[in-house]
Amino acid sequence: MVNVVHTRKELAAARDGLTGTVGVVMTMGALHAGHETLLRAARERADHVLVTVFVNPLQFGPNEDFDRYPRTLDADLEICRRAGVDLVFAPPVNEMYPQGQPTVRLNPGPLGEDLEGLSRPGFFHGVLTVVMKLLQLTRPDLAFFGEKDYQQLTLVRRMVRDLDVPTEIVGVPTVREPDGLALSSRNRYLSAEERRAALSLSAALRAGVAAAERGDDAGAVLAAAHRAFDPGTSDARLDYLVLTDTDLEPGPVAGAARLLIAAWVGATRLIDNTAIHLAPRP
Ligand SMILES: Nc1ncnc2c1ncn2[C@@H]1O[C@H](COP(=O)(O)OP(=O)(O)OP(=O)(O)O)[C@@H](O)[C@H]1O
Ligand SMILES: CC(C)(CO)[C@@H](O)C(=O)[O-]
Ligand code: BAL
Repeated sequence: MVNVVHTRKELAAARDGLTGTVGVVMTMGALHAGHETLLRAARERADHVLVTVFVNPLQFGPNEDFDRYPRTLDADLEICRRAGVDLVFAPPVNEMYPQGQPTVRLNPGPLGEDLEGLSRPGFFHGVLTVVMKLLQLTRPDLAFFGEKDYQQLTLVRRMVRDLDVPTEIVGVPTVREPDGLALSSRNRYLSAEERRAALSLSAALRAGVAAAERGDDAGAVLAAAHRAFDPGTSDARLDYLVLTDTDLEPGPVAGAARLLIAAWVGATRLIDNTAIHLAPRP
């Protein structure tokens, strides 16, 4: 069985016993093959792999799915054991926030208010605060984050850079189902019909990539993605579909870019994104 600890005291003792480099994979549990890819990447790069499993109340809005978010610790531990994880930290809420919800939170800056932050006010304050706390508690050499949550990855990179955190942030490409759907713990909420509608997100991204490969400009790439998302049959409702530069900065987009989408499928909100390479203008 993998070594699992629930308190910061137990974590400190177990962490002190790890010699060599440590790679951390932070999760909210309900592990799937996307998480397993992060575990493998950590296994390859670090001497020890430490996984955190914590559904962080700070990043959920009052009408979001904190209460019904899937909690499957036994199955998660089995996945960790198979992946050769050395240590799992799965704290209860009062261990992470013994004083209750913290009044001091990290400010993600303007990007934190855009895209995901527009639909989920306070989301990135909650994410960056818990990521920083987990970095302090686990003291990793490397930390692995999925590109599926591209804005989160971008903001974590900025935080580590801006606040001089001595951890290398490693981005891991998105793992998809054979039909294109990005793996996500929230896919478990989808009915069979919603699962079909959810394919609209990756279909939009694929159409954008295909348009860019044909040499279309940014406007035409975005238009192609919109058409593919909404062929008149989908039950998915678009939140945003944007083409930005790879740092998610506003302004004209050229060369390497990122196409990002968020949509509601029934009561479930899903996100996805892809790299886009815009041909140089003639
Ligand atoms: N399909 C995927 N491919 C690569 N990384 C992923 C994938 N899904 C999640 N991750 C990464 O795993 C880490 C933990 O994510 P989390 O536990 O929130 O899972 P999730 O599937 O993204 O859940 P949710 O449905 O809440 O978005 C994050 O760094 C996230 O980007
Ligand atoms: C990084 C994270 C574990 C912080 O709660 C969460 O946002 C996630 O699972 O992507
Ligand atoms: N996967 C990012 C965490 C969240 O949606 O709450």
